[in-house]
Amino acid sequence: MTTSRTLGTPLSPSATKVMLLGSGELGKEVIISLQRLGVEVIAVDRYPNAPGHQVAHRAHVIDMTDGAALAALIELEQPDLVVPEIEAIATGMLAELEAAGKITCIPTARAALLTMNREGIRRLAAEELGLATSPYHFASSLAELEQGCADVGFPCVIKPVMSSSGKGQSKVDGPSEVAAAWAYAAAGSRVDAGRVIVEGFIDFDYEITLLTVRAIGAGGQVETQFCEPIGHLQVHGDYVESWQPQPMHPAALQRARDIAEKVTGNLGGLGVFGVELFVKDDMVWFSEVSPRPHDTGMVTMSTQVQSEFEIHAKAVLGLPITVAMRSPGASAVIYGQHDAKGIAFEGVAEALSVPGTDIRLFGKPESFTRRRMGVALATADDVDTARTLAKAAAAKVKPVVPQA
Ligand SMILES: Nc1ncnc2c1ncn2[C@@H]1O[C@H](COP(=O)(O)OP(=O)(O)OP(=O)(O)O)[C@@H](O)[C@H]1O
Ligand SMILES: NCC(=O)N[C@@H]1O[C@H](COP(=O)([O-])[O-])[C@@H](O)[C@H]1O
Ligand SMILES: [Mg+2]
Repeated sequence: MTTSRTLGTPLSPSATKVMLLGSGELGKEVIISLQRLGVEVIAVDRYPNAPGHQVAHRAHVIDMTDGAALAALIELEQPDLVVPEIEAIATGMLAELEAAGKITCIPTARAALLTMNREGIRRLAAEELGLATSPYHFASSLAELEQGCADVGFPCVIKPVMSSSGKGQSKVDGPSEVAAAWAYAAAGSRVDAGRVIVEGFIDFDYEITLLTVRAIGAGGQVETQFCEPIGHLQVHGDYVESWQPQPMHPAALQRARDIAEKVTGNLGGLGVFGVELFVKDDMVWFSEVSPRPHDTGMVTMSTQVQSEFEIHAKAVLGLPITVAMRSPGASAVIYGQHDAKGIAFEGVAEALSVPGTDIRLFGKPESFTRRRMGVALATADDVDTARTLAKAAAAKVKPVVPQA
């Protein structure tokens, strides 16, 4: 039914049913967009009351890395589309179910499988598609890692093969730091695969996410469209600020689009992809790709006519989309700042008094010091002003622990 344009009535036999695997802040917004089209949404995550659970028709809590549990839930719910929202899922089971004709996975089960593990997507990009990437090695022991670091040279970046948002990632400046990075990667992996990647450090001028959309066009065929590039700033491998559009040398922009088209064309299917690229002058390196909306793309909630979430929802249903911009803008992350359940947010009115801003609070039941709990958005005539406004608004929101 991927390309069907017929939508049903939720909670009735005609319902168009979509299951989100992962229901964090990104899934929550996709769900809201699906809800607006009268789609019946089933939200799944590893813990209760995840952001997307709170806006779906039904919520389930399972270990999504458990293939049998995942298959049983899919059998129970019979979704028309299965939409992975995080990396840590039993993607091998999704591939089996897709091969058996039992599910349609977004964009494809192969895309989810390859991008779940850095080894899959990196070998595809560098070794099969011939794209420029940082030099890299994979290692399954400290000794292999030490050899890999020596090969790619220092500084280098060490990451678990299965992780996201910078978890378990460290920059290493010399051989004496490698053992600590190995231990940190083992502790920070979302799924401990006991394997890491070491990448040579790319001294880029700036980095972008190129949101790339595969959607059915007017002629009934899949067409690839590119949103304006999103610039972003990362701290400890996690995004803290993003803005759109990022000005680019025309040759670099063309290279970026060529890379994005090659990768997303190979992965196939329908929907939004976040293609992460490093840029220096007119050189462009492929870093990785999310076959789903991207955290840095939250800025599109203020900058684009349709956010990346609305685009994803429409594209996967086989509907036409637009990548048009409305205004330059920026986003700034609001971290939890406390390790506590049920925190509260002061300063929301002050934040919203900053001109041109808006905020999203995700409603995560538990806060951690560096857990992303919300985001401030801003629009302005230029990106620099928008960044200043978004940061000012984010800084006014004060997470607090309510007294019992
Ligand atoms: N080889 C590299 N050279 C320079 N900087 C790097 C390199 N690898 C990663 N980084 C920096 O760390 C950030 C996070 O890396 P990466 O995207 O691989 O991690 P991640 O855990 O998958 O994060 P996310 O899930 O947010 O995409 C990059 O956006 C970049 O700023
Ligand atoms: N870079 C990937 C990314 O931003 N993923 C987003 O973060 C959520 C997990 O947040 P949590 O770790 O706070 O539960 C995921 O569910 C997704 O929405
Ligand atoms: Mg990344």
